[in-house]
Amino acid sequence: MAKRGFGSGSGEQEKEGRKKITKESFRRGLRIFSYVLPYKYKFIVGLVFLALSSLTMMAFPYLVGKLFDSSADTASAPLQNINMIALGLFAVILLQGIFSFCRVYFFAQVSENAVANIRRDLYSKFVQLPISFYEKRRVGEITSRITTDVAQVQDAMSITLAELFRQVTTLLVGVVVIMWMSIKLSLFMLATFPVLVALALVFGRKIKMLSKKTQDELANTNVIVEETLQAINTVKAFTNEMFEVGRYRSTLDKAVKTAIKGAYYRGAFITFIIVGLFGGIILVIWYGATLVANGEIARGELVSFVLYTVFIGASVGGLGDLYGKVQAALGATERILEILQEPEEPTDKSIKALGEVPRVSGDISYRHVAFSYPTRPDIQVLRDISFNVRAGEKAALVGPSGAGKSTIIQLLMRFYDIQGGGIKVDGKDIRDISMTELRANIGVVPQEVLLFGGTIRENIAYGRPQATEAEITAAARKANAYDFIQSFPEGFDTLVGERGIKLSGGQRQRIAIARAILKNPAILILDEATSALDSESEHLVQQAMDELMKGRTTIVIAHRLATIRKVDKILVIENGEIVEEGSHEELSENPEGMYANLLRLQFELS
Ligand SMILES: Nc1ncnc2c1ncn2[C@@H]1O[C@H](COP(=O)(O)OP(=O)(O)OP(=O)(O)O)[C@@H](O)[C@H]1O
Repeated sequence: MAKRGFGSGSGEQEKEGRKKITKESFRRGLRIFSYVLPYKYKFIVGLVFLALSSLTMMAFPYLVGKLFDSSADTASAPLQNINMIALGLFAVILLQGIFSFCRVYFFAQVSENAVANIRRDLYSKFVQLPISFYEKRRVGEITSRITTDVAQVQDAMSITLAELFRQVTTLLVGVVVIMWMSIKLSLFMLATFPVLVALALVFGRKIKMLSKKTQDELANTNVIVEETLQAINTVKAFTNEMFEVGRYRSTLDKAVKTAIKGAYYRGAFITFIIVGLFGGIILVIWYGATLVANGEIARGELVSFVLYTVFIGASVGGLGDLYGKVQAALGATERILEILQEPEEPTDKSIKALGEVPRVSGDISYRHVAFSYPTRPDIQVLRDISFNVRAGEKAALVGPSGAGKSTIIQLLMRFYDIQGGGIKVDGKDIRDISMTELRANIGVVPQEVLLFGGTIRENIAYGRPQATEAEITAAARKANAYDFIQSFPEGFDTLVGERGIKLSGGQRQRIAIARAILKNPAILILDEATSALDSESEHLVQQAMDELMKGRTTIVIAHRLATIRKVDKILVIENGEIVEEGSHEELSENPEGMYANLLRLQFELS
């Protein structure tokens, strides 16, 4: 059902994307031009060419008028004049061509570089924003900042700006020139023609809106087709075939009505253009002709005048369109700047090799930790969590789904800040340790391993990008991954496919283990996969995990209790609290306890 809004919503979205042009929004929009500053000389050269190309174009009507006049002028060596003027016209066009090329070339250099810098800054911002930022927004919305919004800014910097400049120059220079030719005719023209063009513009908008509405309504009819065909069993089971046909017909009827209304306006628009605009030109020519007849202006001047009128009309029309584009660009700019101003996580910006980060010994202690997620502040996810894991010890978190196990781990990595209590590593509050140092000391093997789209080698080396080939191979061996990697024809160069889909679940996990081995962290987090692997793969993964855990403080989020019998300490979590704590033996001896209960449940299930 959610899909139904799809078609009709897009119009709204488009409106939202636009920003009313106020002094304030314009001033803020200009801030994006700080990205142009490093290329300001090229930008200025581009502007000069833009001015030159706009101005040379304005000579065109004038010369055409002169050409026309010289054809009638039989007295003074007419042919020579005609030829000269025609040559002049060619020169104007040639210059216009050259200037336009230079303008496009220089503006492209500026806009491409500036836009790449905006994209780079946005991306760098994205990866440094805290996780909580991503929880408030959808990924699609965020990526559209770096694609659609930036593209709009690029358009504004190159095309829109140039167009705006050209239209305004045409309008101003055009009006001055025609005024100079004949004030009378100019006033007559300005009182009629631009008004007609402006009317055409308003008319055009209305038609655009109607055609958008028709599209949206057609999209609505498609939603019905899609929905019912996907759930055809349900339609048939309820014998609702005719009901759906009726529903489809009524939405189709609506779409047809809107389309016909649109066609009606389109027809009227064409008539208006033919009668109104051309009528306007006829009026100007008529009035101009009477002035020629009275000897107030020359014939050639009338020709120039009519051409200038067409130029001015086109620029008035163009400006209307540009207004919309500037609005859209201001909206996009504002959204980009908003992201660029978001506060980042306080990580260390200098790229350091892992070896340079001080190593912790791995004592972990939670004291009365209380927490709720920033997106749901009213729900207390952790209430009063206190426990210790000494350096080198292994602890397991168990408990029902949603109890808060993953949350406890996320807090250790400072993905979120806690609201009460404190977490210490080596006796030091984690808020006082640099975030980069803290995270560099923690290795994670997640539940669902998502690999990047490159080769197996690149994916393992992600644990420590500076690792040598020999270190990568050794890590793969320790993670029980070497044999299966070698069994592929391309070995370590095998591409894993998008998100690692070309590998099995167990293989992906072993790659993740190799990655963690390479990182060689003091603290290890193992988030056990919920779905069991086949026993062969399970055995290989478990062996690799055991190897990885050696000598590291480890916290396992356990879903299958069989794998954690050997850990030093089991913490049973329920509703954000630790309800039991002890070794497997201790906890299983208490038949009333939650752990024993979970054990029985799993035993019955398996
Ligand atoms: N990012 C989040 N924003 C808001 N609430 C969340 C977020 N992540 C988890 N929660 C909520 O916090 C509670 C604890 O979730 P958590 O993922 O820590 O549970 P868990 O014990 O790890 O569960 P599972 O075993 O199913 O992975 C749940 O009620 C969950 O809905």
